[in-house]
Amino acid sequence: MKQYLDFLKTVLEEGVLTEDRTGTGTISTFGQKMVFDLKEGLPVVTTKKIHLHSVIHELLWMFVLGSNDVSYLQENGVRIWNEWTDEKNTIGKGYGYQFRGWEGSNGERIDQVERLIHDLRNNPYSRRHIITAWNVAQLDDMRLPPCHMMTQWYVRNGELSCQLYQRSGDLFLGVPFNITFYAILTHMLAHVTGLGVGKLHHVIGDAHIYVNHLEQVQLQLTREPHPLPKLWLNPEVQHFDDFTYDDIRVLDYQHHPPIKGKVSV
Ligand SMILES: Nc1nc(=O)c2c([nH]1)NC[C@@H]1CN(c3ccc(C(=O)N[C@@H](CCC(=O)O)C(=O)O)cc3)CN21
Ligand SMILES: O=c1ccn([C@H]2C[C@H](O)[C@@H](COP(=O)(O)O)O2)c(=O)[nH]1
Repeated sequence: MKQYLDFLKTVLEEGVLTEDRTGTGTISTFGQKMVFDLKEGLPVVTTKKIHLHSVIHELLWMFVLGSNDVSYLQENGVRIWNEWTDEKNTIGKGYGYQFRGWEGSNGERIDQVERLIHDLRNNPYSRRHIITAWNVAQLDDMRLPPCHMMTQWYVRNGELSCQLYQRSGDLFLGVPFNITFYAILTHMLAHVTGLGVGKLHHVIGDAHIYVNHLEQVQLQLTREPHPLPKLWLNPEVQHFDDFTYDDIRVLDYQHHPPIKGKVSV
């Protein structure tokens, strides 16, 4: 994951120290991009241990179940959304709610994923393959406005590529999750549409390292990255909505020891 380590180095070298909403303080750059060729392996950070169990459950929760109810994550031992729940234990009308049930003007619910799969199959070269969680009219109904807020999908030579726009990226905690999440999602969509995988393009608007993560980031930069793991998807799964945790496995994940860091709320 040289791309990720180079990204960290650029933020350390060029980043500007700024106050931020959480009160912690960050150094940040704007508009940097990483590109991962998904044929070279599954992009997972190897210079610390990534909790893949959490990544896969978060992905199933947002994109397959289309849920905003944090109980699903908690029942599966995933704690990463605990600080952003409302009185109903949901994240409000964020992410899954928009991806799978955007409210239409006549009260109907629009399933963006179903539409995307239909369009990838029937009109693969369309320039309108977009999924977005940035529902301007409902931002106030979300506990946190979506960070990974838009993707565009592109088919060429029988391969599916994804470009992700992330408006805000916590480089030490959130971004490693986001990279692997969208890489696996690209594989899942390619799987059910009979395509191979191309590249993941990851653009980050405000890309920041919280000042209380600087030591952790420096430690990672002293570590030599390991080869990338591979992804196995159950070949029997034919429909996107049938994917379950057991159908998604990351094989041969070699990593350095975990590194802890506090999340800024
Ligand atoms: N400041 C901040 N950074 C984020 O990355 C972030 C937010 N806020 N708010 C909403 C979600 C929640 N996300 C999170 C929250 C916590 C971890 C975290 O603590 N990760 C640890 C433990 C992982 C685990 O136990 O599963 C890690 O070592 O990666 C990661 C992503 C990503 N998002
Ligand atoms: O998937 C995610 C979700 C959140 N983040 C980070 C980015 C920021 O550090 C915070 C959100 O704060 P804002 O003030 O709303 O930008 O969460 C992430 O990296 N990945």
